[in-house]
Amino acid sequence: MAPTAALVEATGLVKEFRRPRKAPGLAGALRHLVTRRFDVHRAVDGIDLRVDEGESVAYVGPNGAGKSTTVKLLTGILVPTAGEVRVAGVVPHRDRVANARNVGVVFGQRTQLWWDLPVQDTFELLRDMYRIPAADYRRSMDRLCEVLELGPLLPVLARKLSLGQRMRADLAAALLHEPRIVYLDEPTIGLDVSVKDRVRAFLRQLVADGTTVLLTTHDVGDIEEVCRRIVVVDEGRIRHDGPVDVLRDTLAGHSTVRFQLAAPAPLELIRERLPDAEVDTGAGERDLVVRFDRTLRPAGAVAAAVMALVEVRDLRIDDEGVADLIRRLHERDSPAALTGAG
Ligand SMILES: Nc1ncnc2c1ncn2[C@@H]1O[C@H](COP(=O)(O)OP(=O)(O)OP(=O)(O)O)[C@@H](O)[C@H]1O
Repeated sequence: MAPTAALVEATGLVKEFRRPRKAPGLAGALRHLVTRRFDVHRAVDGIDLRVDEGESVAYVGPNGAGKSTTVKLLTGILVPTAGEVRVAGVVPHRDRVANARNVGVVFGQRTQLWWDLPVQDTFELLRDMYRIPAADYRRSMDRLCEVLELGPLLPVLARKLSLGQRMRADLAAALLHEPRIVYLDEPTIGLDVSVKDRVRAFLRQLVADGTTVLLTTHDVGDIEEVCRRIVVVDEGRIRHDGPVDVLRDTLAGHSTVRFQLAAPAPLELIRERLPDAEVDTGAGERDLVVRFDRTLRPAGAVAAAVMALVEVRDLRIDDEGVADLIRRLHERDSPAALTGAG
């Protein structure tokens, strides 16, 4: 097999921010004006990351873990404090223009569309900015319009678009210049289920067509459906790096049903009925928590099994999110396995 080319290569990447240290109140603010003191915060703390051409990588972690900072280092918006980074052979912060040709960026909570212009005008501005030749622009537009069904959106002012329409237009804006790698930050946040499905299907196709994807998300469904590899970052360090498939079997795809019962939970009977589920009491003996693999049985079957044994007053179904996934990885991985990628 031909060796795959590294598209992203980061070694020992560090980014520190200086944060002003101020005592509270006016006196503190005044003192800070005279004697400025700062704390140094390491947002990225020695990251080694290699992403090969064509990979689809979920880059996940709790809030403040350093995900956006890493992406900003990869786009060249930030200069690393230490370490090295290359994207498609380019050092991003040294040559942001060359780097921009290779990368596309989509932020679910922000837009790169010109707010007061029709969508079409944003695309033409981007065409000129990236100097996309006319024939390439037409080909790219035709493809994106077809798969993202953009035709009816082209004459619409960006600010008039719904969230789902805006996301489709933003995806097109990031991909018009056919970048080799695209960074997506929460691309499905706030979208309703059917639009989410469309966006995920589009991203899967993008990966199938050879574009490399680095996806930041808090939605396990995005990871399961789009990515083949998951990198978990916490406190600026990589805590886990491996195939999504392995997690799918062992960790993800679980739901929890929380019941409020009319009587104490008959735990043994419920465990007999649901042998592959984790069954336990919650805060009190009339609270029951059943965690199960939703690929094995739907939540309705779990609820029915419990209702057949005990009177149920109330129930709530929670699908697990990335936060649960990370917590379980922490629990599962030994301290030795937490020292680096692998
Ligand atoms: N410009 C900045 N100046 C000072 N501190 C910063 C700056 N940017 C980020 N930080 C800090 O660095 C840490 C990592 O932030 P970052 O935005 O990379 O996290 P994140 O993993 O993307 O989080 P989220 O999921 O909330 O977006 C946080 O503690 C944040 O407060």
